[in-house]
Amino acid sequence: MTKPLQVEKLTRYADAVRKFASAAQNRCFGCGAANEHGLHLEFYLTQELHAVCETTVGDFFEGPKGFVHGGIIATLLDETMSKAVRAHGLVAMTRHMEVDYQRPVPSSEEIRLEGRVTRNEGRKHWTEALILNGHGKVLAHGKGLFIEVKPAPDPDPVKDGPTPHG
Ligand SMILES: CCCCCCCCCCCCCC(=O)SCCNC(=O)CCNC(=O)[C@H](O)C(C)(C)COP(=O)(O)OP(=O)(O)OC[C@H]1O[C@@H](n2cnc3c(N)ncnc32)[C@H](O)[C@@H]1OP(=O)(O)O
Repeated sequence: MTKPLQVEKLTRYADAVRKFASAAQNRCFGCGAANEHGLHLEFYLTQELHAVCETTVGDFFEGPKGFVHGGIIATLLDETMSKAVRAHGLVAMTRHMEVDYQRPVPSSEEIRLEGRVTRNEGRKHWTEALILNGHGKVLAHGKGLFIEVKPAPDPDPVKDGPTPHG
């Protein structure tokens, strides 16, 4: 099991993290500002090239009352792993992913997303992501396999945007 990153509140690490760029017309359900129905996730990149996001998911996306729908939880993990891959200047799509739903994820409360690349082999990039509550407890854990696809964008995820869809 992956341990949470030893990074505290992003605001306390302003010098150590960089924000992913995102174009105004980005309609990605996870990170696009132009998608009025989306999650509007804003990701940061740590010095270790881990993707981190602090967010609150509204009750619009609930499954059980008070808790985030399982499909949205998978989306959060997928998006986080995708950003971790992008942090390495790679453009890749999810080929396989799995989710451990360890505890319910509360809606309308701040949660933290953390993702990292764990292994690379040619076009194949294995990833992990966590969802943590405000006390640092792991609520969900995802693993993914991402496959590089073309066309590749400019390789700087901060300056030139997180993905071609952005
Ligand atoms: C349309 C273009 C859009 C571009 C923009 C993208 C922006 C990104 C946006 C991100 C948004 C957020 C993220 C999203 O939500 S992305 C949206 C969700 N994902 C998709 O829609 C992807 C759909 N799938 C595909 O398009 C293709 O399958 C891709 C392109 C991914 C790969 O098809 P391709 O035909 O090229 O490759 P392959 O199938 O031969 O497999 C490749 C290798 O992988 C190995 N393998 C397979 N499964 C497993 C497994 N379970 N365990 C271990 N290994 C496994 C396999 O043996 C092979 O190995 P090798 O023989 O090479 O050694």
